[in-house]
Amino acid sequence: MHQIKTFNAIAPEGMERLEKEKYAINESDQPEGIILRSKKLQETDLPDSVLGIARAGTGVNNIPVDACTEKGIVVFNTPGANANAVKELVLTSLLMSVRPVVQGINWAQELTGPDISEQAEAHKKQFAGRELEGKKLGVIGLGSIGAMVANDAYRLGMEVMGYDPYVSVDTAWSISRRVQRAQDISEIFTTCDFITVHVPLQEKTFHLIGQKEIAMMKNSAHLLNFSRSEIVDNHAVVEAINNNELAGFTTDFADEQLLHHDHITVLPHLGASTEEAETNSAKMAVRTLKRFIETGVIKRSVNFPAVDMTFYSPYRITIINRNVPNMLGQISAVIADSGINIDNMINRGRDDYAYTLVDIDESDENKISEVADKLRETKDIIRVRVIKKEEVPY
Ligand SMILES: NC(=O)c1ccc[n+]([C@@H]2O[C@H](COP(=O)([O-])OP(=O)(O)OC[C@H]3O[C@@H](n4cnc5c(N)ncnc54)[C@H](O)[C@@H]3O)[C@@H](O)[C@H]2O)c1
Ligand SMILES: O=C(O)CC[C@@H](O)C(=O)O
Repeated sequence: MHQIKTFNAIAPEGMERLEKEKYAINESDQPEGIILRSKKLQETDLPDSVLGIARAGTGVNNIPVDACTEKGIVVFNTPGANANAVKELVLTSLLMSVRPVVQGINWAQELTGPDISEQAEAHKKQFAGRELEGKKLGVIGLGSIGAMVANDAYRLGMEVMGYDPYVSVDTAWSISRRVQRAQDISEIFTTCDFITVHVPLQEKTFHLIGQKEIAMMKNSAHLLNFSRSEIVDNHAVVEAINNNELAGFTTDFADEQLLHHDHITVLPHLGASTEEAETNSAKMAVRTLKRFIETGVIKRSVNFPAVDMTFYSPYRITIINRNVPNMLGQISAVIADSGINIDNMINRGRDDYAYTLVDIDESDENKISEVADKLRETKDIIRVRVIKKEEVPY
């Protein structure tokens, strides 16, 4: 029985893919797999039993990824699974930043008397807004979300400029050629009417938008943050808005200093909170973790290379090791010295670590267990796992 621990509510459409005969959910403190959303995982949540962690979502800043890598724990995410949900909320927020719709709705609810319709017509002027068409949107980070926002904002009639020095080839192909590319991030700050940020939280993106960047923006600009709170310096935003140096701010991340301010809209991390996004993310997270547990195949990991090989042999050995010379030679030698024949083998490195799958033509479990122990004793090998091929291939 494979033990899985979940943190946060994971959509049932995903969890039900873990067959009851094979998977026990939240029944052990020694799980092989963890599935979570925004729970901030501590190193103490990671007993030695944990092989893989699947984040049903994109950002992995709530997971101690470096510590996981050191321990040989593979961390997965679900790129793109919730991108459409975030895009729709960003577009909603853009529209709400120019049209005081919520204020109008709330005002209308308070109307009383026999002439409600006349009162509405007489006072609606106070809720007049502006249009997005023809205004310029800057999109920082052209990944799954940023690319969709850029394309759809262009379709709404906006002029769009994007900035992403690391844009992937796949995403670059999906972006309309009408989206202008900024060579320098300052082009976005100095020329755009609306600026939306869609980058991961990392050391180098902490306060990517701070006092200096806000000072470059038009006084009439509106800033949106649906990435992570720490990417924008909220204190600098409040100061700028109070000094009429920035017109407005919409954020998906609650922070006390942002509350009760006429020009600041705070949402309670709703970007990915649609039925569709939660289902897509849960299904993708479960599929990825299940495949890894049952076959050792790695897809969509943020800390280990993608490694795939069809599982034909009776047993598979998976090895996580430091990416140093002659590891493959040592692994092959340990297996050959035990008199085990290798059917198939694949190895991929990523930065300081590498991952190897070795399919063996052997069914003697004692012999396999001995060779796995010898591999574990080998310098620079971090983790060794033996997987028996299931009757029905994955
Ligand atoms: N509000 C929510 O509910 C919600 C939901 C999903 C994702 N997110 C956040 O949004 C982020 C982006 O999500 P995504 O699915 O588009 O991820 P993604 O990985 O597809 O795209 C991120 C993009 O940012 C770019 N990038 C990285 N550093 C950059 C920098 N310094 N300047 C410009 N571009 C940079 C990368 O090249 C990549 O193209 C996530 O990391 C997560 O933190 C929030
Ligand atoms: O699980 C959520 O609701 C948010 C997920 C989102 O922040 C992400 O990074 O994908």
